[in-house]
Amino acid sequence: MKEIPQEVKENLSKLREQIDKIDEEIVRLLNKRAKLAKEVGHIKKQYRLPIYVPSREREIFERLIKLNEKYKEFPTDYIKPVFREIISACRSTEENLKVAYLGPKATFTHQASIQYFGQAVEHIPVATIKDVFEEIVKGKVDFGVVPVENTIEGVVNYTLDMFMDFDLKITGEIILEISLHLMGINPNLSEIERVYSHRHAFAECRDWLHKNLPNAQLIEVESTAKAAEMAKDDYESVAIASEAAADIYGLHIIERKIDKHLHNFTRFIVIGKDIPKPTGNDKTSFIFSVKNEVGALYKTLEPLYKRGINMTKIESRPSKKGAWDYIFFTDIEGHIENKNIKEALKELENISPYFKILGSYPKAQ
Ligand SMILES: O=C(O)C(=O)C[C@]1(C(=O)O)C=C[C@@H](O)C=C1
Repeated sequence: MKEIPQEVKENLSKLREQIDKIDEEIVRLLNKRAKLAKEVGHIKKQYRLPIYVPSREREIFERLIKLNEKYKEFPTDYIKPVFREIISACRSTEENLKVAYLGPKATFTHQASIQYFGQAVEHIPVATIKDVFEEIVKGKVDFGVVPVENTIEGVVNYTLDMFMDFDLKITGEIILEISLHLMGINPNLSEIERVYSHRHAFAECRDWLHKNLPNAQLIEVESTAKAAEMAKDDYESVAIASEAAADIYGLHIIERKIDKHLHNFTRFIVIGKDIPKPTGNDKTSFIFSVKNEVGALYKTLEPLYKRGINMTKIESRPSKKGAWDYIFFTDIEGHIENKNIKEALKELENISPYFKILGSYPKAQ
């Protein structure tokens, strides 16, 4: 190592002393902030207002990201992650939120839940998508997180179907970039006999596996997290899973990003009981059916077109009420409290034999 001159050493300790002072100041301010949040919490409880207010949180993120642009020393990309945890911790002093997600631990849904609510809520893994809905209905949790579509694999039909049986609302959405890694305790690929993963992950990594592990047995399990768990003590096995799964199960990442698609994103939805307030950048989801006649779909959607409302998704699913009877799952830009959205959906509801609002929520950023 290079010899450090005395004056540089002194300068280094002076800089560290200043950092220490700033850290202490940050802790003092965090405590002041938590105290104020607690007071807000008391008022909200007194007037039965929701503890979690996504529109207020978004407003804070946007204001601070803009403010940070002025200084440019602290990387702007980290303002949101830092403040997400600060707000999450302050929120936890008001109430301990409980969120059920499609488990087990370390699935991409778990990651999505942490990215949305921060660490300071109770993230509870449940076994099925239906369980997520049921836990909310039973009042055991405040919110739920489930996957709804993937840019490569398409829609998670099961999640959409749940909305026909449960009267819950979509209160948020999360878009997560999916990177699949090869992990295990033995980095020597020539000794690997078995690969564990989820069906979708195998489909994504087929080319890489064919080239690099052509003789290994591919074993499908219910989630990538389960795959990591299976490989954790087995010298002849590897798993294809997320970085979070490698961390939790203590696996070494042997090869990064072995999925073939550069843009592999999954959209998750947050489910709850109430529709959050508008943020100015929202989406509304609803389902409807059409009459069995010429131009029915065209006519049903006309109220949106007339008002220049942008439809970002439409997906059909069998209604299960009769053969060839379909329900359309639709997303549009805007919030149900916006006048033109409210009017358009009222008109659409009058035309449709079946209509239901699934929610209005802040668009994923
Ligand atoms: O403003 C509020 O309603 C608060 O409770 C404070 C706070 C925050 O920490 O800034 C915490 C939780 C809410 O979701 C929004 C913001």
